[in-house]
This record gives sequence, C-alpha cells and structure tokens, in this order.
Amino acid sequence: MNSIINVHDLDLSVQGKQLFKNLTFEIPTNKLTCITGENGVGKTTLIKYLLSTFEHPDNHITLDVAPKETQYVPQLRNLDDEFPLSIRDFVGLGLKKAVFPWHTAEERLLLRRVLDETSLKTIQNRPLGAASGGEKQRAFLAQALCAEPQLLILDESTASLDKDSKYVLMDLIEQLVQTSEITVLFITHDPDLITRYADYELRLAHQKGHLLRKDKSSHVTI
Ligand SMILES: Nc1ncnc2c1ncn2[C@@H]1O[C@H](COP(=O)(O)OP(=O)(O)OP(=O)(O)O)[C@@H](O)[C@H]1O
Repeated sequence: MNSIINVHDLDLSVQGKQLFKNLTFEIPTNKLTCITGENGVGKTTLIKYLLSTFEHPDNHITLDVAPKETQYVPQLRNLDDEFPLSIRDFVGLGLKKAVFPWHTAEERLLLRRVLDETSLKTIQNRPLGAASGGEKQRAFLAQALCAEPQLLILDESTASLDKDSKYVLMDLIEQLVQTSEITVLFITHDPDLITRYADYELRLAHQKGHLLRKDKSSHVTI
C-alpha cells in the first residue's frame, strides 16, 4: 500500500492533556479516508499537528506531499453577512497566481470548471456573505480545489448541509479521488457518509488509531 502520511509512535499532548500515545497509522494514497472518533478525542488537533510538521519536521511523521499540494478546509467559519467578495472572487483566491497579479486564461478556465463542478456557477456573482451555510461550504471547498491539491483535508465539511447537499458534495469528492488521483482525509461524525464513501476509516479512540478498510459495495441504497 502506498501511503501519503505515515505516523509512527507519536505522542501528542495539548496544554498538558495527553491526546495520543504511541500513535501509529498510515493513510493510503489516492483513497478517501474518514477520520472518526468521539468529540474531543483529538481529530482536529492531530490534523493541525500533521500540517505543522511541514515547517517543523517530526521524525515520527512522514508526509509524502508538498505543502503547496495540500489544502485544508476547516470547519465552517462564521462569515459576516457583509463579507464583501462575490462567491467567484472568493473561490478565485485559491488559484496559485504564479507570476501575474491577474488571472491567466488557464486559471480562468480552471476557476470556471471548479465553479461548475461545485454547483456554484449560477450564483457566482452573489456576495458570499449572503450565501447559505451549504453554499458557503461549497465555496470553501471550491477555493481549495482551485489550488489543485494532491492532499485535501476536510474537517466536518458536510456538517451544516442537508442530506441531498451532502451527497452532492461527497459525490464530487469521490469523483475527484477517482479521476484526479487526489487523496482525501475527511473528518466526520456521519455514519451514513462513512458507509457510502469511505475507502478507509481511521478510528481514533483511547489515544490510539486503527485503520479499517471499508467495503463501499456493501452499501445498499433504499
Ligand atoms: N489550544 C488548545 N488549548 C487547550 N485545549 C485544547 C486546545 N486545542 C484542543 N484542545 C483540547 O484538546 C482536545 C481535542 O480537541 P480536538 O478539537 O482536536 O477534538 P476533536 O476530536 O476534533 O473534537 P470534535 O469532534 O468535537 O471536533 C479537546 O479536549 C480540546 O478541548
């Protein structure tokens, strides 16, 4: 199994509270892995720590991906109703803008494609502040996708969505894993989404982690 993240014997504490002890696991490349565990077990802290090792390496952790190929979509952030950018401009902030301060033709094409894929095309000119929770969540995801990540980390990105919107977003993410060969880490508490979409589940409990292979084909649609 190729792994994009390899954690070996990691101890992790926050403010004197031990969250993990001798934590060891791998995250398979080009798969969708759900990270699960009870509230407060340390899911978000673990992800933030893994990302911090781009700057401050830890020899218990190996990341087979570059920082600029990694995107983290945090839990829904509060945005002011008056947030001034349109959905399109906000999503466009994710473009790499390597050389020019303006968007190249290639970048405009990518932006258009991402807005289309995330079903934001028809509302792209609306102010983001006026968008619904689900639309905002799709805009955060779209912004991350504009950076064409190899590793996409989603922290409860579907939590504020209704059932149909969850499936739309997860179908898109599943398709990206299959066609764009990206690896997705998805922190979630939603058993239905785990059954439907997870290739693997990293279950965190009692300061340890267990990686389970999931069988999506056993999922039955009613
Ligand atoms: N900066 C901090 N200072 C003090 N305690 C913290 C800090 N960050 C996290 N914690 C504590 O560490 C524990 C793990 O928090 P974390 O947010 O990682 O859990 P989680 O598994 O993501 O939870 P949830 O499912 O509720 O989002 C919690 O008890 C939390 O209160």
